[in-house]
Amino acid sequence: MPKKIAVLAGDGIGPEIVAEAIKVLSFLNTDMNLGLVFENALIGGAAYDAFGTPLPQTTLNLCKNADAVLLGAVGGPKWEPLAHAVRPERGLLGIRSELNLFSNLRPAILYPQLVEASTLKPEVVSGLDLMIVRELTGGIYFGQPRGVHVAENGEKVGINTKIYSESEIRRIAHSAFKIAQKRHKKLCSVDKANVLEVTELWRSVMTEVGKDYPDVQLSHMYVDNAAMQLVRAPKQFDVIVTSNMFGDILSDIAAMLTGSIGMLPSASLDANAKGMYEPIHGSAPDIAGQGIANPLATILSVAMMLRYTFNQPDAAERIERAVNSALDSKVRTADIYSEGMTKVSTSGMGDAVLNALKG
Ligand SMILES: NC(=O)C1=CN([C@@H]2O[C@H](COP(=O)(O)OP(=O)(O)OC[C@H]3O[C@@H](n4cnc5c(N)ncnc54)[C@H](O)[C@@H]3O)[C@@H](O)[C@H]2O)C=CC1
Ligand SMILES: CC(C)CC(=O)C(=O)O
Ligand SMILES: [Mg+2]
Repeated sequence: MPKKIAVLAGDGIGPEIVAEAIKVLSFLNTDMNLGLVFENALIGGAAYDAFGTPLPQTTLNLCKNADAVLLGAVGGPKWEPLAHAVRPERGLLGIRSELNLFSNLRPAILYPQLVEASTLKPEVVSGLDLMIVRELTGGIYFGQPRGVHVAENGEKVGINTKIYSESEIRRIAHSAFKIAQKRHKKLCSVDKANVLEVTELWRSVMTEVGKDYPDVQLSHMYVDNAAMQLVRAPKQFDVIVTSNMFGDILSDIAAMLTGSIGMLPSASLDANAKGMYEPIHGSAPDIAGQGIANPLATILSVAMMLRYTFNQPDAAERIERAVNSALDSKVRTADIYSEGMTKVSTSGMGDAVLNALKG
């Protein structure tokens, strides 16, 4: 029985980086007889332009019937004037929610070859390997009420609502504790419980769930301190679990520890490890169409897909080793370039990974 992958390239650099990931995955598919089939669909601004909606029903149906989804990125200045309800980003939030992908894993690993590419000192970042577990289908990106309305005094008022139920917190807590158990058994829950009641609840549920995992050392940290600590001494963390928006922001910070946001993959999983896989970055309109984007985050997202959804750890490791070999061969896209390296295009980096796989 073939396994179907829905491929949603999206906007901006999305099609450029997804093409490289598919190039790598197609080779492995044949080489290892993985039985994968691919089907493309539109999402985001590209879908809005074609159908007037960022998440067409056909795309949603394809994703619901697929075994996994590979996504590039959505959004761009062209669609910024649109009403929020039809903005490309709403298509992405919609698919995450419709597929119940509540557990977003964002590993931040510094490849030793890229120590020079990080803006932080080598002694601060060398050996970095942390996992951010971000709650993905609740919190302020989804809470009601939301919007901008005119108050009685005629002034405009903007509102978004951060809301979490106990069950939403409990299920992401279990995901995070289970991941911590397989790593160094250290979990830091990040909140703003000193100010926000919703995260006071978050903290108390995390503590309660922690009793089921006595082998995991649970700590709590306020998000402002966590942002600072990630830059000051990131290796103190093993696994971080946090809410939707805090995880969004903290993972961009963590990305820079690894040299570039173009290095961080992600897996967004439902309760059965069915998932969507995407780089953590956006559509990078400032470099779109130039063939210079780093495809490694997307290629590494495919490795996560093989590991988490298709239970093919050998295939996943082959990709990860090939990325390592490509970096050993000193090829670099512009974002991770440093002196003495060979600058390559998006497809040049994809080719380097492919050649390493073949070799
Ligand atoms: N998952 C998604 O689809 C996301 C979509 N967005 C959307 O993307 C658009 C641009 O957002 P920004 O805030 O500029 O964030 P961004 O992540 O697209 O770009 C931030 C900076 O990182 C660089 N960058 C990102 N990915 C790169 C890669 N693979 N290789 C080299 N450099 C890379 C960009 O050139 C830019 O300078 C917006 O419309 C935003 O809403 C933003 C984040 C995530
Ligand atoms: C639409 C945004 C929430 C996407 C984003 O920034 C992310 O998931 O990292
Ligand atoms: Mg983000």
